[in-house]
Order: sequence, then structure tokens, then C-alpha cells
Amino acid sequence: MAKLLVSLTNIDVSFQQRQILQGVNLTLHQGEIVTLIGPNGAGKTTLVKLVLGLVEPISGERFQQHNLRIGYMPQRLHIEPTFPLTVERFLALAGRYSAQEIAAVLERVGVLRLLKSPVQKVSGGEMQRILLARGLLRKPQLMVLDEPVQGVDINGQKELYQLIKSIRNETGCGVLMVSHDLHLVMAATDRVVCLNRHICCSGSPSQISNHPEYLALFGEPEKDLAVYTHHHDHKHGVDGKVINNPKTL
Ligand SMILES: Nc1ncnc2c1ncn2[C@@H]1O[C@H](COP(=O)(O)OP(=O)(O)OP(=O)(O)O)[C@@H](O)[C@H]1O
Repeated sequence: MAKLLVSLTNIDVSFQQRQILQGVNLTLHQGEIVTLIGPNGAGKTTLVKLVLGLVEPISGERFQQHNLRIGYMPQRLHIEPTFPLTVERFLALAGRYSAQEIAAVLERVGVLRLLKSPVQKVSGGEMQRILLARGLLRKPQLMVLDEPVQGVDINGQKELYQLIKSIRNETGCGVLMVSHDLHLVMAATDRVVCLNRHICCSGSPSQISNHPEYLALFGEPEKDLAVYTHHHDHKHGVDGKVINNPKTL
């Protein structure tokens, strides 16, 4: 059994007395790619922050392997447009890393040629690779990626997911990533967790394929890509709470 990196047990989160997450259970293991999907406002970023230890639950337990190194790729990062900053300097600001280490991660994600470029001038897809490189500098045992393909065209998305998978294969790190929709991410995922304020279902892409709830949420998949099924055995109130037979996985 792969080593447990992080676990969340029966977690509730509220902001200003509004319940955001209810009874969430999640485990992340070494070498496993877990993709978190859900509609806008489902609580995906909040769950990511819980995994990172940046949000305190009102109840439940969070476990983290001792001295776990987590690499984080944020959903977006604001960089002051007038601040002169090369990609190399931007990565150097992430910690005490040598020029060789910075060049090596940029090479690994395929954008070493941008080393001396102003960070504000790179394309959306290049920026995602630079942010991925920044997360990799820590040599993480767990990579947490919040919508890593945001702003990237469809071919670029496939390439980025493949890159993430190959980094997992090489390093054996665990991966948690957030996605809005599964059509492309499925081929690079071991387990899918569907969140809508609570965990609606969790399983391998093939275990949870072709369910009407998923199709209702995410639309028809492309033919050549794996699909996702949503075993929904309960209903939600207007506030997103489970109103019958709550069951989390
Ligand atoms: N710090 C906060 N204070 C108050 N409400 C918050 C806070 N953070 C998040 N929320 C609310 O919690 C809910 C879930 O937000 P979250 O960002 O986790 O969802 P998400 O699934 O990541 O959404 P999206 O797909 O749009 O990025 C939203 O209604 C949001 O407004």
C-alpha cells in the first residue's frame, strides 16, 4: 500500500456562518494522481487550502505525513506588470535555489528558453509551466495544482496533463489537481473526486463513467477521451447542503 501523505476526516468548513464543506473525507497517497472536479463554488479551492493546511475546519481532522514537502501551483498569481522580473529571478524568489536547480526545473517543464525573459511577457501556457516549475523546486512528495491548465489551449492542456503524469511517474510524488471538467484530464488521472460542498462520489475514471449527473454537470465527453460517472444518491438544498441520505466516500 502506497504511503499516506494527507488525510481529511469528516471535515466541515464554514465561512461567516455559511457552510462551505460538509463531512468531507479525502486521502492522498504517494504516487497517485487525484483530480478534484466540481462546479463553480463547489468548494474545490477551499478543499485544496485544507490539504495545504491554510484553512481551519470547524470540525473534523487533518493528518499530514511528518515533514511532508508540498509543492503548490496556485490558480493564478498576480505579478506587478511594471516590475522588472525575469523568469529566472521569479523562480529565485521562491527560495534558496541555485541557478542550476532553476535551469533544471525549467528544462524539465520544457521552457528553459524563457530563463531570461520578462515573466510578464510569457504566454498563458508558458506561465502555467513556469508555475509548475516553481512548485517542483521543492522536490515535493505531494504536488497540489489548482486548475493547472487554466488559460491554456486544448492541445496545450493535453500536453500539460501528460507532463504532470510523467513527473509523477519519474518522482513518485502524489498529485492533487483541480479541474472544472474532466474531458481532458481523465487520461492523466488515477482517481476522481467529485465535490459539490460534500463529496458526491469518488473512484477511478472507469468506475464513475457515463452517469447522468456528470453529463448534466459537464456535458457530453469527446469520443476519444475517458468519461466520468456521478453516483448521486441524494439531493441538495438551494444552499448546497445534502438533504437526504448523506454519504461521503
Ligand atoms: N475566505 C472566504 N470567506 C468567505 N467565503 C468564502 C471564502 N473563500 C471561499 N468562500 C466561498 O466559498 C464557496 C466555495 O468557494 P471555492 O473558491 O472553494 O469554490 P471553487 O469550487 O474553487 O470555485 P471555482 O470553481 O469558481 O474556483 C464560494 O461560495 C465562495 O464565495
